[in-house]
Amino acid sequence: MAADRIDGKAFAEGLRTRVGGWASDFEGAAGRKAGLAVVLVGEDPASQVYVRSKGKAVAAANMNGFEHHLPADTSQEDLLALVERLNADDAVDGILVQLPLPDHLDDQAVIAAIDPDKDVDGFHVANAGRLAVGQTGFVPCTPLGCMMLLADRLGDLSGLEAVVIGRSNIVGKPMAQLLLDANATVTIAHSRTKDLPSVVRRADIVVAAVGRAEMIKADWLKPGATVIDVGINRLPPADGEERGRLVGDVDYGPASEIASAITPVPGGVGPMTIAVLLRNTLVAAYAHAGLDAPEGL
Ligand SMILES: Nc1nc(=O)c2c([nH]1)NC[C@@H]1CN(c3ccc(C(=O)N[C@@H](CCC(=O)O)C(=O)O)cc3)C=[N+]21
Repeated sequence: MAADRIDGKAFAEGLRTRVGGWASDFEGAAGRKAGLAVVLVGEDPASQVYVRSKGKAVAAANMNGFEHHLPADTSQEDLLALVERLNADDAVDGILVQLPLPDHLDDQAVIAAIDPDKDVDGFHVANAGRLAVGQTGFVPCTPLGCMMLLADRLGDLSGLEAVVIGRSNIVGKPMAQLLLDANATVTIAHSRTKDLPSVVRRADIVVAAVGRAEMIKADWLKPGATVIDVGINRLPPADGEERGRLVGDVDYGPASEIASAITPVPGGVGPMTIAVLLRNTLVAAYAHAGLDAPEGL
């Protein structure tokens, strides 16, 4: 039987609408809009498209977006100076520096300069540490979005076997911690894992975050598994195509014959990332203004 398609796009739209309502309440209570600063260095076209779509989402959710577009040859010093200015700016609740940065810039040093209480990406070591020890902090948007989809689909995850494929600081590691906090039994697999198919085959929940197009095959899945596909890979253009198709890390068609539920690409995890970014920004705004965040945000 074909798997249910987990509609991340629809879930994200619902979340964005709820956040937009709370953002209006925030404006009434705080006398200003919540604000997200987005910093983009360089001209990478994909990043530009992505930053523009964030800007639109922010405005649609009744928040302010402050875009800072710096030239590709910006110095580390100038970028750090901008981050310091945004840290000190009371109109700015959240700061996102679009990654990856050009090669001459140090991603880690720039992230370290962001005020952890404005780090709505959840990339600062203070927030990674808070997540690791179970304190309240900002959780990276993509894994938090994946957890929302899993909770919506499965409810209680206690005792379920989860396999996360990929160990990045941005997705794999925080994803594993969130699953552990939800009482799943968690395995983190990666490129050096021995016999990856047999590890994946024990999973009730598979989270694929390796960045390799269609690498995870249908016959690796336990029948009935729930599959969350974080990968966004563009295939080379086929004959007559202008651009290649977007595909995930999971071989979707065949996998959807074995899984009980699976996220598509596009329209799965990607839209959740942006919706959670708005949510994290509003959480930051309430804290910054010294106001209690609404229940459910
Ligand atoms: N500091 C920082 N934080 C980020 O969160 C961050 C970043 N840097 N750098 C780039 C990546 C990429 N990323 C995406 C988010 C949503 C979609 C998304 O909505 N994708 C659509 C498809 C869009 C399309 O058609 O191209 C979907 O999956 O349905 C994609 C990519 C966030 N990133």
